[in-house]
Amino acid sequence: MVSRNRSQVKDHLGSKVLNHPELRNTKATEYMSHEEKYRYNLSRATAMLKLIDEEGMDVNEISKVMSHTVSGFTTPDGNPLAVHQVMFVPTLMNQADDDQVSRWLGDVFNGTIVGTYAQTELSHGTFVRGLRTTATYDPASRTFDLHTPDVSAAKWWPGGLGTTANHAVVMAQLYTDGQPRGIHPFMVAIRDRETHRPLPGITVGEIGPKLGQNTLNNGYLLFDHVKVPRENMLMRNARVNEDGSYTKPSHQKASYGTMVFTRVAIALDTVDALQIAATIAARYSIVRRQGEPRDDGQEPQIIDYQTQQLKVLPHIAACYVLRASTARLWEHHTHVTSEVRGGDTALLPELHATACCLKALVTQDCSEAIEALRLSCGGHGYMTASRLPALYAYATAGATYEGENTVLLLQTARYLVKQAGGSHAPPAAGSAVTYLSRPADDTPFAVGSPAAYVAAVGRVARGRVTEVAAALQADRQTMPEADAWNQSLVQLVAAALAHGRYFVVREFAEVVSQQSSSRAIQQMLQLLFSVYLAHAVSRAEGDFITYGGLTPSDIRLNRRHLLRLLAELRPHMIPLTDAFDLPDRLINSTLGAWDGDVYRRMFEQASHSPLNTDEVPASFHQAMLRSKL
Ligand SMILES: CCCCCCCCCCCCCCC/C=C/C(=O)SCCNC(=O)CCNC(=O)[C@H](O)C(C)(C)COP(=O)(O)OP(=O)(O)OC[C@H]1O[C@@H](n2cnc3c(N)ncnc32)[C@H](O)[C@@H]1OP(=O)(O)O
Ligand SMILES: Cc1cc2nc3c(=O)[nH]c(=O)nc-3n(C[C@H](O)[C@H](O)[C@H](O)COP(=O)(O)OP(=O)(O)OC[C@H]3O[C@@H](n4cnc5c(N)ncnc54)[C@H](O)[C@@H]3O)c2cc1C
Repeated sequence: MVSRNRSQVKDHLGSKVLNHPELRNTKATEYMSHEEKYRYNLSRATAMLKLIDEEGMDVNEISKVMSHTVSGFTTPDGNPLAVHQVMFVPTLMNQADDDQVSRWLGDVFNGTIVGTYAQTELSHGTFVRGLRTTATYDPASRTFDLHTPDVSAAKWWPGGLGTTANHAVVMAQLYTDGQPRGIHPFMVAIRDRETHRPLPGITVGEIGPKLGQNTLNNGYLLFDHVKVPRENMLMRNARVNEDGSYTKPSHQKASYGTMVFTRVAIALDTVDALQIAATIAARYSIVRRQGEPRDDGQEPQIIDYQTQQLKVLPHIAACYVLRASTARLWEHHTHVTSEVRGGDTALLPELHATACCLKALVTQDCSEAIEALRLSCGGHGYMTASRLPALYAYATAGATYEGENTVLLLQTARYLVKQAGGSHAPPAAGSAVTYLSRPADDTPFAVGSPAAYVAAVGRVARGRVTEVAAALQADRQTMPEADAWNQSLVQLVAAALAHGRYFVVREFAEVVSQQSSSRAIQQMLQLLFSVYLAHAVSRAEGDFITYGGLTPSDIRLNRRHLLRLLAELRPHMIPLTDAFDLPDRLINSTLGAWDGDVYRRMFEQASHSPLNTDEVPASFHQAMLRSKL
């Protein structure tokens, strides 16, 4: 099938999903039991999987229909097949060799094999090298013995593992010839394909309720000396031969490839959640009137309060800016992956550093923004039916899974300090870190000039990175490496975030400069960019004085400038959120529907409460009698 890019597929596939016979009729799930919710979300997830198969979708198309915009409609409580689709299948495609791909992929695509990605254990998530599930090769039987040494090494968290998957890619410590060889992926059958009962030696189940996404179906898994054929180690990178001899991968972290992909997907996808939240808050802020009536006799729309503008509008600008950089990262990942498959891993270190940094920056910004947008809707934002709590629960999970954000930022910082110290291979042309080896951009700061802001953001990144690199270097002379590193952790994280911010604003500067189809669009993009930049400065004023070359007077001017820009943006707020092109059924919020009929919708949703079915619910009398009141 011809590959179509993300924006081109939106309408075509969006309407296919919305009008699909098994998906178009939705039910409210708030009052369902855990089991009923799972059944509802699983049957819809299965229909989606069939649709993906029938349409022969490519990865860009799948990314669209699996995006939070669409999956909030298909699987509102979490997709029990998300990890199958987003991690299990890509792991097979990229880490299985050609024979293995042809052996398994037919069954994966016809739905006979449903998988998960089982890496995290009860006692180890972050420190992957510390995982304790073992896979010990026995040349006599040509099998691996998969074993969980004790309960703390139980796999814990994998999505879909609870009750859905019958296979798992298990990340385990490989032993051959009595030698530890590090973490490698193994394809393991965990449930019978016919009966779905756990196979011998396997203990598996669901881990229990969470802050959100309760039908992701996260599970636990233990192995009691389970025998797995040699051919089930994924062998595109490292190999174990029949006699037990071991061939190393071309890159030491080749087996971490799925994590890089998923970080890129999460960064892209969390912006979808922010777009939905921003649309809800924008629409509600127009409809909601409260306060002393003005000259026209009407109470003011809450968006006309300056404080409300600050709560809502910068996040609309962020949707545009973060969408551009995450989309670029997605394209870059596709390019680097094809290079890596061809044996060239030169671009991998920087891709890893950028994916870590953007996943962390975007999930942090988006979860903070969604919480601010929820608060901007006052009491009604606290209601489940506003959809804002679920959007927050989704975005904040992204700050933890696929690499806890602090830990990922430290990976980026490690790359940056090496670049700043010249101890890494020099960056390739077009690299995002060349600024570290060049003199600082001394464009003077001027309020109102986006180029001057971008230069200042660059000086902050450069200043943060070079300062912490120097501190680390000095500490290394006087203390062990681990202590020196620990001594600088907070500054390293700040440096990585500053680098991420610079990456994001440079990407958007390019988008603005390349936009040539319409003068009006370019002006609007410039306004959005100015809001984003002024807001970025206002959130980190200390950094901009310390490293960015701004004076206290610049800071004061920027504060006023930001508020003026917000007033300028305010009339465009609704068109800018309408442009996200989100139909009401995808937004699914009492507060965020297109017609603004908020109060009627709130009453309508209250009518679904089971406690309103009878005037006096039977449970009231039962509880009162039991407590003898
Ligand atoms: C088709 C689908 C489309 C989808 C569309 C959108 C839908 C999106 C929906 C999203 C739903 C997603 C559901 C998600 C479910 C969640 C799943 C999970 O959470 S799976 C588990 C994830 N776990 C982690 O991420 C663990 C985090 N920890 C690590 O990754 C590692 O432990 C570490 C990187 C922190 C450290 O690794 P370690 O081996 O200890 O390495 P060092 O720190 O010593 O570094 C050595 C060297 O290696 C380099 N390195 C590290 N990682 C990589 C990598 N991945 N790639 C390349 N290089 C790497 C590191 O930089 C060092 O380099 P050096 O040159 O030596 O400095
Ligand atoms: C909803 C959800 C779905 C998930 N799905 C899957 C899945 O499908 N498959 C799977 O394998 N896993 C999955 N996970 C697990 C997830 O990947 C881990 O929880 C995540 O990687 C964080 O690891 P951790 O829990 O060990 O956190 P910890 O590392 O224990 O983090 C706790 C604190 O310690 C700090 N910390 C830890 N190490 C360092 C360090 N070196 N330097 C500084 N600070 C440090 C962290 O910053 C954090 O503040 C899922 C998790 C969630 C929440």
